Amino acid sequence: MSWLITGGAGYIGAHVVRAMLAAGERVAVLDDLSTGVAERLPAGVPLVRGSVADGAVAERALREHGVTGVVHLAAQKRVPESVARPTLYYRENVGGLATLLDAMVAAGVRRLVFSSSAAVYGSPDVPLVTEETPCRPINPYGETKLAGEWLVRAVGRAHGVRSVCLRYFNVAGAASPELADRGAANVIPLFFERIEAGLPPVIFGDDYPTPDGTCVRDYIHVADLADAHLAAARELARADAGAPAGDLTVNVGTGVGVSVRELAAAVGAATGWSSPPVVEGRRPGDPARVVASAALAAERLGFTARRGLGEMVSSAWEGWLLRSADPAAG
Ligand SMILES: O=c1ccn([C@@H]2O[C@H](COP(=O)(O)OP(=O)(O)O[C@H]3O[C@H](CO)[C@@H](O)[C@H](O)[C@H]3O)[C@@H](O)[C@H]2O)c(=O)[nH]1
Repeated sequence: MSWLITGGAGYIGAHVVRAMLAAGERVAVLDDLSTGVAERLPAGVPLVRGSVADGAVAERALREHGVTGVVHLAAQKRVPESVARPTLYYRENVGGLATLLDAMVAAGVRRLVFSSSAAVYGSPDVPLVTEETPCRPINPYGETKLAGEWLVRAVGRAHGVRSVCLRYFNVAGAASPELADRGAANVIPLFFERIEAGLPPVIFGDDYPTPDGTCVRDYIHVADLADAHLAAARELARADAGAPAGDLTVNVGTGVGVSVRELAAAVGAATGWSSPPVVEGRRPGDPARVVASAALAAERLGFTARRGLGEMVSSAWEGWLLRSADPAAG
């Protein structure tokens, strides 16, 4: 098998590249380097600099590297930006995917791992989100990921492209400091930013119907998430060898809920910050609880996350310190 990783120079993509190489897969990367960083790629990994929205570039990359499967991560991923610029998100996340799928069909590539998101569920009012939980996205970002899943399945039916859609929950951490997320605006980097400025982390709301009143999420280490892509790629390879073909959509989380207060304590332990967080009002649009059922991923992909919250937070902190020491890199 030879895999093209779109967005392979990004935060998650670079971890997927490493996981696949470590497992002996051949990989090439297609990345326009708009947010990706070429230095994240290990030596020897071919990089095609271009966009998935450029069909000719995508098709050439598939043919030149003898690609037999695609892991598609290249996308826009900022929720607030998607609210402000919906056409950008639909064009890049849905239009770009359509162009890539056309290129795959033209080049005879019929295996796809698609990067989806728990954002497809919106505000699920259930203790554990299963893949049967209704999808009601509450922002354009989540809509484009759900539309992407539909498109992937429709092309699967029309052209025999087999797929696994991975719905990521809250991704955090780094396998090594230089692979840490540089542009994130998620809770962990926001906590680090405050601590670095000598200020306590801010908790958005402690009056939710949860055990300690703060929002509960399912944080998964990015290295575990990368292993889930490898498991999905292997599943597609198996399906091709005669096993039942799966158009499979699975949650990728840990199944463990962590409250913002618990997260703040873990950040305190990793950073040495000891004064208590401050509580402000709720942030609009935040669901009280979003925690994955990890059962289907275990059953169908043999995937279970192994790394804990402490490892996620301490590895993210090491990446943060590296960036702080070298602001030019950030
Ligand atoms: O300074 C902060 C920042 C965040 N939070 C809270 O921390 C939790 C997590 O927030 P955040 O890291 O922004 O993640 P989510 O809002 O859960 O969204 C993430 O997870 C979604 C999928 O599950 C993705 O779609 C989004 O892109 C991704 O940002 C939420 O309850 C926030 O209210 C705080 O209390 N203080």
